[in-house]
Amino acid sequence: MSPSSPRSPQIPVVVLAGFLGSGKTTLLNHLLRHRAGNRIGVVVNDFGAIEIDAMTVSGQVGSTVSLGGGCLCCAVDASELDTYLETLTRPAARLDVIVIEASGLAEPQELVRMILASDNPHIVYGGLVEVVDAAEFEATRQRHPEIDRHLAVADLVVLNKTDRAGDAECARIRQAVTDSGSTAAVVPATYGRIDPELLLDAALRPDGDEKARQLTFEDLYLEERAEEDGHGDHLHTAYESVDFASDAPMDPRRLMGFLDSRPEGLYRIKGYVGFGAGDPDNAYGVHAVGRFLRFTPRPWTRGEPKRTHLVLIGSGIDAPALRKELESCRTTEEPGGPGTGPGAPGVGTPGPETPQDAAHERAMWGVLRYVQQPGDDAA
Ligand SMILES: Nc1nc2c(ncn2[C@@H]2O[C@H](COP(=O)(O)OP(=O)(O)OP(=O)(O)O)[C@@H](O)[C@H]2O)c(=O)[nH]1
Repeated sequence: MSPSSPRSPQIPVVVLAGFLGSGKTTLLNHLLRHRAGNRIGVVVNDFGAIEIDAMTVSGQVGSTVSLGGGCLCCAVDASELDTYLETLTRPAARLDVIVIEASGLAEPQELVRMILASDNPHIVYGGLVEVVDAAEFEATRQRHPEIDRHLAVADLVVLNKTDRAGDAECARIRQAVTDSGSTAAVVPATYGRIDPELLLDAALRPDGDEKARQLTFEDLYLEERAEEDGHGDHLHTAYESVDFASDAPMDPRRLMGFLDSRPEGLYRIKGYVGFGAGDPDNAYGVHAVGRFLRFTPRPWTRGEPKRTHLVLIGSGIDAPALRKELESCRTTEEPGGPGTGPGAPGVGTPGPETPQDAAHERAMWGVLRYVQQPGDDAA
């Protein structure tokens, strides 16, 4: 909403969807950083018991809520969502828009349906934004042709990660969007850096000429009837997740061995890693999408437990075996143990001072190869 627009009595609720790792959280964080005075409420729907996305979304205090522990589209009833929407729509929150970040495995139509069916008088459905990973699109579409259906119902398609895809690839995706019957605007982006107005405009699109692009409850009802096996073809039915948490630091070499040999079906890994003496000062955000891997270090905050939290999502994966492998990547080192003194290796810290520090630093080399370069993910 532009600051001059009259305040709507109903708060638009935008659904932000997109396949695993397409860049939804990145886009959301961009939006929150460039909200130009708008107050944005966020509902994060994560897949897996550890609420990694809730940790990575830098929301405004008191206006971010998280629906952890599963896929919202399969919630038996929508009451949990309704409770959150009730909290976010109370007058004191003074929100201009609410964004629901769907889990990467959610069926966006289901979320839209829930919003349309909500009897909260303070909200209005604000549109569906579908984020697409330009680099992984073809591979994703082969595995999940239902992506076309998501594109078909989107109001805005964000063609993200254009830095990793060529012009020809991007043109093919645009064609796929058109072929899906979608008339949605397609906006290319890197790191989700779209003009926030685009999303807020989508939220505020009046129910007039554009009506044809908006899903109506009836459309959804008819579509549901048409789907013979209801929830059966949801993206995540074939997916499993593994939650891993450890207070003991991870051994950098062993963890890299694990990541380098991760099985094909393990499509997504996200979370934070503590490397103990390897880098006592920083938590390493980890993101793997397909074969792509990246670490993003950030300093531990004061009093924050130096825990490793990971969520692994894949299909055809052997969850107990993966957990066991991760367990064997832990060090026996005490948290806050050796190497925590000055001179311990880390990002942007001085070089090693003792042979032990040097050994820790060498152990981190494999990790540092995947550390994001400054500017890669700038706002
Ligand atoms: N190269 C490149 N990487 C990007 C871009 N946008 C996001 N990423 C990276 O892609 C990874 C996944 O991004 P997220 O924003 O966490 O994706 P997501 O859709 O929220 O992921 P899920 O929660 O698993 O569904 C992160 O490492 C991001 O830094 C981009 O435009 N280019």
